[in-house]
Amino acid sequence: MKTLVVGVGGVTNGGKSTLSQFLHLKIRNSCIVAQDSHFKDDRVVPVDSNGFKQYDTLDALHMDKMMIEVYSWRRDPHSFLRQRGLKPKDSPVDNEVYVLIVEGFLIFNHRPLNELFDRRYFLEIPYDTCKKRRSSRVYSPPDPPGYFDGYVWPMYLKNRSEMESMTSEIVYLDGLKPKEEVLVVVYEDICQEIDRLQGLS
Ligand SMILES: Nc1ncnc2c1ncn2[C@@H]1O[C@H](COP(=O)(O)OP(=O)(O)O)[C@@H](O)[C@H]1O
Ligand SMILES: NC(=O)c1ccc[n+]([C@@H]2O[C@H](COP(=O)(O)O)[C@@H](O)[C@H]2O)c1
Repeated sequence: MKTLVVGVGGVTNGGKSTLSQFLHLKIRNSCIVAQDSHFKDDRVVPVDSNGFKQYDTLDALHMDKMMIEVYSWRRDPHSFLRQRGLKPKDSPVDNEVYVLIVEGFLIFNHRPLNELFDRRYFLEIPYDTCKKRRSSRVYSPPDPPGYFDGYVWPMYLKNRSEMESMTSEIVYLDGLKPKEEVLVVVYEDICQEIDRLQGLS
C-alpha cells in the first residue's frame, strides 16, 4: 500500500472546496480533511484592537485535532475510509495508492502539517474577485461590515508571506480560470504521481 498527501490551499473563496470535492469524486480511495471543520467556538476567538474577531490565524483553529485526523488516516487509510462511510477499493496487487486531500486557507502555515505534503497547490484570485465572492458567502458568524478590508485581506497577505518564507514547493493555480480548467490540470498532475508510485510510468 502507498499513500499520497495532497494539500489544496489558497485564499478565502479561491475555489479550494470546489477543487477538493472534484478530486475526491475522481480519485479512487481518496478522502478529504477540511481545515474549515476545525474552527474553535466563536466564544473563544479573541477580538483585535479594531473590534474584529481574529478568525484568520492558526490560533482560531483546533490544529491539534486536525493533526490527529491526518495521523489517523496515515496509520490506516483503509479503516479511515470505512469509518467515514466510504468504500475502499482494493486492487489485486498490493500497490493501491490512498490519497488524502487536505484543504484549507492555512494548511501550509502549520509546520507539522506542511511537512506531510507530497504535493502543494495554492489557489489565488485578485482582491476584487475575492471581495465579491466573499460578500455572497455567509459564514457563522457572518462577516461584520468592513471585515474583508479591515481584517481578512490584510491577514491573507500576512499569512501568505509567512507561508512563502516557510516553503517553496508550491504550485500556484489561477482561480480566475474556468473551474474545469483548474480541475483538469491538478487531476492530471495527481494521476501522474499515482502512476509513478505504482511503477506505471
Ligand atoms: N474557477 C472558478 N471560477 C468561478 N467561480 C469559482 C471558481 N472556483 C470556485 N468558484 C466559486 O467561488 C465560490 C467559493 O468557492 P469555494 O470552492 O467554496 O472556495 P474556498 O473553499 O476556497 O473558500 C463558490 O461560489 C464557487 O462556486
Ligand atoms: N467556519 C467558521 O467557523 C468561520 C467563522 C468565521 C469566519 N470564517 C472564515 O473562514 C475563512 C476560511 O475559510 P474559506 O477559505 O473556506 O473561506 C476565514 O477567512 C475566516 O474568516 C469561518
